[in-house]
Parts: sequence; C-alpha cells; structure tokens
Amino acid sequence: MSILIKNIKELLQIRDNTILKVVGQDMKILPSLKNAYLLIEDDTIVDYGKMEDCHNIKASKTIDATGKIVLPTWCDSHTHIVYAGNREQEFVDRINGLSYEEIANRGGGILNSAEVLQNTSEEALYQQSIKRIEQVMQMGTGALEIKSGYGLSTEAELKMLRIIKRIKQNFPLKIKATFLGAHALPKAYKNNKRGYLDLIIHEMLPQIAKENLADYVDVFCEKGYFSLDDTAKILEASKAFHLRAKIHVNQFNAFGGIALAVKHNALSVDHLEELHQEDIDALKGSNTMPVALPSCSYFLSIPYTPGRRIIDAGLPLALASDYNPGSTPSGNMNFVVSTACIKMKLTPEEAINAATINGAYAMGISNLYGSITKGKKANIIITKKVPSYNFLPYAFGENHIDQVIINGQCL
Ligand SMILES: N=CN[C@@H](CCC(=O)O)C(=O)O
Ligand SMILES: [Zn+2]
Repeated sequence: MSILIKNIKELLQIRDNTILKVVGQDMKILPSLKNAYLLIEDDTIVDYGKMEDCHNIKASKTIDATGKIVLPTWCDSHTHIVYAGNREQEFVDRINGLSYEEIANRGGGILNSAEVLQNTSEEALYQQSIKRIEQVMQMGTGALEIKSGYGLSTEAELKMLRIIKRIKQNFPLKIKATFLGAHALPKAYKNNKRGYLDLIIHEMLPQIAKENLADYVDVFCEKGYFSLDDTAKILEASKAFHLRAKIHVNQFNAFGGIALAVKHNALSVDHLEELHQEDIDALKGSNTMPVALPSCSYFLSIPYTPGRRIIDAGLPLALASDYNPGSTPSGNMNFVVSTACIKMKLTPEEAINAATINGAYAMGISNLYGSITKGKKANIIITKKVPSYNFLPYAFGENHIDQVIINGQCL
C-alpha cells in the first residue's frame, strides 16, 4: 500500500537521519519545503520533494493537501494514560482553596488513584485506557510513553504494565513503557519507606524484567515522596535490568535531583518547574533531555518550566503532555505546543521541534520517529487549510487537524 500526499502547502521538519535531537539555537530552525509532496510505502516514508519534481509517481492512494501543512505526528514522551476513574472531586476541592499538596497529605492524589486502580479489573482498566489512546491519536499523537505508578503493589503495577503491553500490541502508535513503582509511598508502607524500596528493588523490578514489561524506570524525586538517596538506590538497582531512567524531578522543589539523574545517565528529566543555575549546569554536555509539561503548570497553576532559559543556555528541550488524572487530565499535544509558545515564550519552530524530534529522543526512538526523513516511520499530521504553521499554536484551542496517518495507516 502506498500513499502520495501532493500539493502540500508546507512540509515541516524535514531532516536527514543523522539528527537525533535539536539543541539550543538550532531549535529556532524548522527545516521545511513549500509546495511539496510526500510518498509513503507501507509503514515508511520513502520520498519527499518539491511538486515540480513529482513526476510519474504511482500510488495506491493520493491525498491532495492544497493549502494544508504536513508535519510528523507528536511524540509525547511523558504520560500516565493508563489510569482508573478520575479526580474531578479534587479539581473542585482545589478551586475551593485546597492545594495539590494538602490534598495529597489527606490521602488523596496519587494514593486516591492507586486505590481506585487496585479495585478496577484489568479489562475495565484496559477499556478506560484505550478510549484515551484513541483520543490522543486523533489529536495527532503517533508515539507515546506510558508510565505505571498508580498500582503501588506488585500485583497492580504488573497489571498496569501488562495493559501497556496490550496497547502496544493492538494499536498502530509507538509505545514505550516506564516502570514508576516509586510514584508515592503506599498506605501499607506509610511508616516503612525502606520496606517499600525493598519491595520495588527485590520483587517488582525482577518480576517486571522477567516478563520484559518495561523499557525505562522512573522515580518521583520530590520532598514528601522519594529523596535523592531513595532515587539513587532505585536507579542503581535498575541498571542490572538495563532500565534507563526518566525522572520526575524539580516539580515543586529543586534539591539536586537533576545532577543525580545526569550522573546516572538518565534519558530525560521531566517537569523542572523549579530550576536553579546548578541544574542547568548539570545538564550541559550530558545526554539527558529536559522535558517540560506546560499543561500541568496550566492545570495546577504552578510556574511554567523556564524553557526559554533552558534553550538559551544551549540545551535541548522536549515538550510532553503528562496526561494523568491528578495534575493534567488532558493528552492534547496541540494545546501543549500552543501553551509552550504563549506561556514559555518558545517560538513555533522551537515548540514543534520540542514536541516532535526531541520528544522522540526522550523516548529513545528518534532514529525512527519525530521527523520527515526517508526510512522513518510514516507518522503524519495533515492540517486543515491554514495561513501558515504559526497559525497552529496561535489559534489555540481550535482543532486544526484534518487527517492523521500512523504507521502508514490513515485513521
Ligand atoms: N508528579 C507526579 N506525578 C504526576 C501527577 C500524579 C497525580 O497527581 O496523579 C505528574 O507528573 O504530574
Ligand atoms: Zn508525570
């Protein structure tokens, strides 16, 4: 099966296959081709170029993209999309004056979601989760990282990870699974942190590795959750199972978690709403991708990650949704890109780079995803007719997507 997309007003993010991430000043550049065509063969991008060079190309299906922009699908490198129920009551509690921290201290928050998930059958959890998967694909997400972390017992963490595996098998989008057993201290271990760390290290990790259920490991490194020392223990133990780290860090407090993550060669450090100069310095020269989650800042009314400072310091930046029931009940990457422009002062070029190629890097898949490159997977967004690509983040909250192609399949 081949698809020819022709008369493309502008084809964005064309790269050769040696570029795995875009860094600092280069993020301002979004290579593109006006009046272009794109050719897909099965699940792969095989050719693209100027319309004037599009001679005698035969395809089983032709799409006319006159007036439309074509770009790679979003690469959302940080989600908790597998969850049960919702936390709309906590949303109302916050409107009425309680803080996210106060709600968590009362046993709400992550522990609330864990209790609901433990009492939800595997099938019901799968059904709830795939509704969200279908939604985000329609909104242009073609690659997604999904974390466990609402189980907090061996059985329930495994349940979440098996569901992620089932999603991997049944949907065309690319999925990476991250084990986040250290998301919160479960009630049963309230006064026994050491016991829970032992459970993670000696029971959960070996079982997950045995069943090959995770690609990465995560820890919520934060005051009141897991300390630097706890985080180091888990990262150390994960090495034996070849699980690279993607860490929740600097969401509410900055206390050295980024330097620790970099020391352990983490693939990404995520959140960074609180950021000190030492954190920026620690990231310089590393292979660790800083990831901003602007929808979380929007929903919780906490500071936005200083993306401008990060990029201006010569670092790369990725954008992700953080889709979860507590701090970000939305997986809309179009909103993420808009919000990064509006609130973090990223240019549209920077935001699109951050949500495509750099998002792919933060999942370890930028060799095959995140740009229009011959040989990469055919994950494509075709927009409606728009004046230019600036219009996409500018006219926020509007659906600009006409069609999505994932792994060569038209949705
Ligand atoms: N901060 C930790 N984890 C999630 C929120 C978890 C929750 O509130 O359920 C986050 O990334 O924002
Ligand atoms: Zn998160």
